Amino acid sequence: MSVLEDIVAGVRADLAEREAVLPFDELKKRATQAAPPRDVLAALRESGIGVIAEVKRRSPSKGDLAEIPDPAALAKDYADGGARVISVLTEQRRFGGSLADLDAVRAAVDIPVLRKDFIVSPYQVHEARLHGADMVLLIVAALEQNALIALLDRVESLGMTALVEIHNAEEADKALEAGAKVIGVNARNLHTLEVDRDVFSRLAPGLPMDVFKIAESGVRGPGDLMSYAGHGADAVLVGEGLVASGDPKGALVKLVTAGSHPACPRPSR
Ligand SMILES: O=C(O)c1ccccc1NCC(=O)[C@H](O)[C@H](O)COP(=O)(O)O
Repeated sequence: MSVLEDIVAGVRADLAEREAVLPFDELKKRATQAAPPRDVLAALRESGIGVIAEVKRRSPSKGDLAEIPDPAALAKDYADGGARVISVLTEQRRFGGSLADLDAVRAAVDIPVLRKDFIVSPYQVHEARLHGADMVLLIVAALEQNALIALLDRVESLGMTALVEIHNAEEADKALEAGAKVIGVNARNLHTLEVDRDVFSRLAPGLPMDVFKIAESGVRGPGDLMSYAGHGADAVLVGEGLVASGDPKGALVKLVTAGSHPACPRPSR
């Protein structure tokens, strides 16, 4: 069993427990009462290379990264530091995240919030909406094509934006066939945990100009952001490079400054 398969097995078990407490029909009803989602693409399309800043306590690849006792305070620092979107890992077993983290971040900032989890069920999409998410991650490697299409349609039917994540050319084709408008190219192989920063440069040329391209993982500093931008990234998603830096806001400001610098390559549209 790969790392991703092990994570998804745990997600499904935890999901079943939550659904036993809050049935799907009641969840859907409650989610309709949430404040409407924000326009994520409008936020991401501001000038320069945007930074999506992640709340990430630990991970399968690196173990413990940061305690993050107050995710709201971190989110405020991220927003003040110029993040375009806050990514909140809500998977508990391997990342130490929770829906409570999502609630705290939602209450703390006005910028868009991404629910970063291993979404395999419509239930999780409505959960994201109920807890204030504006964007939801859909990992192609974790989904059969029909499920990807159905979940993408459901995310958009609720007014949210789907971040469809790929790691190879086959998954790029699946994302495009499903109608993805925002594609994240993850440098990290979720089965082996290997990080290859060249994956983005290999896959980006095959993605249409009108697809918003996000480079995910492996951003250690401004140099990596500039490199991703040079290969066509519209934005980057950063976790470890911020939370494990000792100064997440300071590390973010360096990235945001680099992304807005005139010398930073701009995607040609
Ligand atoms: O980060 C991991 O070890 C990991 C393992 C298995 C599945 C997903 C994983 N991470 C989720 C992400 O994709 C990253 O949190 C995100 O792209 C930020 O990456 P980084 O800046 O390298 O922390």
